[in-house]
Order: sequence, then C-alpha cells, then structure tokens
Amino acid sequence: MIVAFDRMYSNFQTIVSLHLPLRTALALVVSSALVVHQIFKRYETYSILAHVLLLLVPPRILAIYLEDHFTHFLCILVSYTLYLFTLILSISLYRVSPFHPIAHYPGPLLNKLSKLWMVWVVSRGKLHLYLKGLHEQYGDIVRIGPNEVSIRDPSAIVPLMGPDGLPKGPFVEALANQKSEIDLGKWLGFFTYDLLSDLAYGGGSEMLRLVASHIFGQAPWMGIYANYIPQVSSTIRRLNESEKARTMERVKNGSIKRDLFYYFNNEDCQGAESTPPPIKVAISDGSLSVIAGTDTASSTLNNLFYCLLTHPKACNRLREEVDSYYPAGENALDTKHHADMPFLNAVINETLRLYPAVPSGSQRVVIKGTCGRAIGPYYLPEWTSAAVHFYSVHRDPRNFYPSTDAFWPDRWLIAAGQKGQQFPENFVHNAAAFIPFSYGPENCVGKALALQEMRMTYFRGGTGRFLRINKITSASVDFTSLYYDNSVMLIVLCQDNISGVKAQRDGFLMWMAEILYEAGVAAFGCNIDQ
Ligand code: HEM
Repeated sequence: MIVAFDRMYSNFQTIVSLHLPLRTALALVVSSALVVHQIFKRYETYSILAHVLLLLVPPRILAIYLEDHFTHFLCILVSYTLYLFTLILSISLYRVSPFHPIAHYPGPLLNKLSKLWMVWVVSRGKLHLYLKGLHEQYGDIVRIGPNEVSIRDPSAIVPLMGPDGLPKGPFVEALANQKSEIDLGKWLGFFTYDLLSDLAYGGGSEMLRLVASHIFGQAPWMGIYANYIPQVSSTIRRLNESEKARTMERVKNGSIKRDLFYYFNNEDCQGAESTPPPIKVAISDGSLSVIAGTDTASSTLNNLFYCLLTHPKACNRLREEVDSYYPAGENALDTKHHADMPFLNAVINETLRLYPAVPSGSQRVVIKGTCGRAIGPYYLPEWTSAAVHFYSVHRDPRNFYPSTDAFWPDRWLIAAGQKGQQFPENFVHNAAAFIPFSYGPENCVGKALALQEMRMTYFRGGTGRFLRINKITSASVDFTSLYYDNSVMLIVLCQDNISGVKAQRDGFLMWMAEILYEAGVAAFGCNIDQ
C-alpha cells in the first residue's frame, strides 16, 4: 500500500514538476493561500472535506515545487508554514482593515480578528457582563466578532426581530438547509446557543452540554470537529438515545392528556398537517421544547427566589398580596387571580428585567445575496449576524430609571398607574425595551406557559430538585418562610399552608445543604451578578 502510494506520488511529481526558481515557488504558495482566503470569504463552510481540500491539499502539492531547493521534509514544512501563515495573515489583515464591510462599527481588536476570543470569554461564564462592559465602552452597537455585532439600542428591536425582521442566526438556518435527515445531536448544541446563550447554572451532563453548546455557538466549526472526539460524541449519543426512547414510548402510548406532544405529533388531526410528522421531527420538536423550556424557566425561578430572599420587605408584601387574594380556605392553585395580582406580576417582571434568562439575545442574520439591511439607525451588510443584548437594554438607565440595577418591583406598578404610587422625578419606564421573551414572530413560544409557571411556583415549588437559589448567605435568607415538602419546595405565602409541612423541616435543611454544596462546588457563577 505504502509502496503503491509512493509510486503514485512520484508519478504525480513527475507530471507537475516544473523546476521553478525558489522565489517563484514561494510566490506560488503565497498566491494560493490568498486565493483560498477569497474562497473562504465567499463560501463560509463547515464541511470537513472542504476544510481538508482547502487547507491541507494545496500546500502538500505545492511542496513539490520546493523539492529542487530543500530536503523532502523541509519542503513540506516550508510549504505548510508559509501557506497557513499567509492565509491567517491575509484573513486577519482583512478583518481589521477599513475594507471589511462592518469596519465602521467599533469593537476590541481581538473580537474583530477572530471568534476564538469569544470562545474564551464564554468558557468563563460571564458573557453577559463582558458584552455589557463593551456596550458601556463602545456604545450602542459593538462589533463582537469578525462578522457579528451586538446591539443595545431598543430602536433596533422591531426591524431586527419584528414581522419584517431578519431570520435566525446561521446555525438555525443551516439546520433548515439540511437536505437529508438531521443529526439531532450535532445541531442540538448549536440551537441551545441561540436559545440559552448566557445561562450560568450547574448540573452534570446538562452543564457539559451547555458549556459545549456555548463554545460551539461561538465557533460552529469546532462543533463539527468535536463530534469526532469520543467523549463528546458519546455524550451526544447518550442524549440522542434517551430523547429517542422517550419519544418512541410517548408515540406508542398515545395521549393521556393534551400535552405539548399531542400537538407536535398532530394527534388532534387538525391544523395545517393532519398526519403525524416523521419520528425524527417529533424527536427534535420534543427535545427543543424541553431544552428551551427547562433551563430558562428554572434559572428565572432561581433568580426570582434570590431577589425575594434578599429583599424581605418585597417578600412580605407579596405574602400579603397572596393572602388577600387567597384567604385561608381558598385554593391558591386556582389560577383565577394569578394574572391580576399586581405585585406578583411586578416581582416576576422585575426579575426578568434584571436577569433575563437569555441575556445575550437571539441571533439574527442578514442573508447572503441580499444588499444588506437597515436595522433602525444601523446598516448591516449581508452575512452579518446581529443580536440585541437583552441584558444591556434592560439595565440601561435610558430605559429604566431610577434604581436601574436594583430590584425595585414598584417601577412596574408606577408605570401601570397603580393607585397610591408616587411618580419619582425623572422616572423612565420604556416598556418596549423589556424583551425577556424576545420579540416578533419568532419569539418564545412558551411565554404564556412560562409566566403561568412562575405564578404557580409561588404556591407549589414546581421544579423540585432543579430549583436552586443562586447565592445564599445566612444573613440574607429568611428561613422561616421556606419549608420543604418531600419532592417540591414550598414557599409558604398562605397562612393555612404552614401546618403539615413543619414535620419535613429536616428534609428542608438537607435540601438547603445540597443547594449550598452545589453552589459552592459548581463554580459556574450561579449568581449572575458576580
Ligand atoms: C422564563 C422562562 C423563559 C424565557 C425567559 C424564555 C425566553 C426565550 C427566548 C428569549 C427565546 C428566543 C426567541 C427568539 O429567537 O426570538 C425563546 C425561544 C423558545 N422558547 Fe422560551 N423562554 C422561557 C420559557 C419557555 C418554556 C416554558 C417553553 C416551553 C414550551 C419555551 C419554549 C421555547 C421554544 C420552543 C423556543 C424556540 C422558538 C423558535 O425558535 O421558534 N420557552 N425563549
């Protein structure tokens, strides 16, 4: 085999060998790297075959022209070094040059050069703070990648994400363009980035998946290669298999009630499609909703409890409101008053304002082949990715003032013109800049469900073991308002709920210890602010 390859190579060598002078041979290597840069610029590709053909094959062939001047080993070394160096230099110079289509947007040099810098930032779990800092330094639009901007200007929300806005970022589009059946595992990681961009929470393989999706979200080509690393691919395979098994089981058993799957699987035989979708589509729909709905809701609940526990006055006020709507004997799980309880909804909104579960927003992209798009006051050339940075928009004093960075639920009551509320001087409340569920036709499909979940959780505790409080110091926690009821956490807001759960106090303490243990060990910056 080796002999045959050697013979083939020397035949090839004889055919293409031209005995070029050294300068000409080197110039040939440099020019091919420049041509390949143009190809990459035109057709950004995540195909491994294309990467091999463009990155590895040309310098190997061109090494032949150096054979007259160096030893065999040196030819290869010089050819590859010069080729890759020229390619990287050419790409870098272009990215920081005034000729780049988004050169006029300010941003740090490293961000302009490569997304690898963002991979590092993301791996530290503080992307939302990093981007907020960049907006404070550079203004309302910042170049955060070679072809990517982050926006803090609410006037960009409608043109970017509204009915005439842009489609979702490159990963989602690439998924839609898959010709054959999709490899769910591969794309799941990319999707979670769009959705869960900046969450910071812990939890075994979930966290592994999340960290991976964060990183691959910044540099999708890494995801393609990582899929070939046995440890990564086996985690993805396990995830795939478990999603598949759950879906098959659910399809086999049919509906007991009208859950989400009832609709995914077209079990009502109504709507646009009357037949069930292919099983792969059902699996992917199910997985996406679980991913989209679980971590967003649980992290918001974490933050909500954190805010209440660190603001005992607000906690007591909420307790009073609950007691007034649901006096002793009333079923607090009855949803009839939930949407009308002003302070409860103000507390939820204020939590979502300070800690949006998707802080860096959802990416949109200007499709290739268009002449670019005007997004509010900004012009975005084709193939530029852009996202409104929810976290920065929510914490901008031009949108919410005073106490912009503080937990102050009253702002929502004042804005709604609630009786008895003082209108502070210079009060600003830009409702259009409050977008925790994103905006437009592609916003969060689970918004109503999520809000109801938040309201109900006051009474039930909801997500059980997933519920973690971000940062707890004994001084800031009013332990007497928390009880543990075997499987769920119960925040006791109604007087009549207290009896019956007291016996579980030991359980509660164990649970609390577990939280503290997790918060201490999992250094994922659970408290979003630190
Ligand atoms: C507090 C809780 C939640 C927050 C803050 C939240 C936020 C978001 C955001 C910002 C997006 C991106 C939308 C966009 O690209 O413009 C999104 C998408 C989505 N959410 Fe939620 N979400 C929450 C809970 C849920 C729940 C409980 C479900 C369960 C059904 C859910 C299902 C989805 C789905 C399926 C998408 C993808 C929509 C699409 O791409 O078309 N979310 N969510």
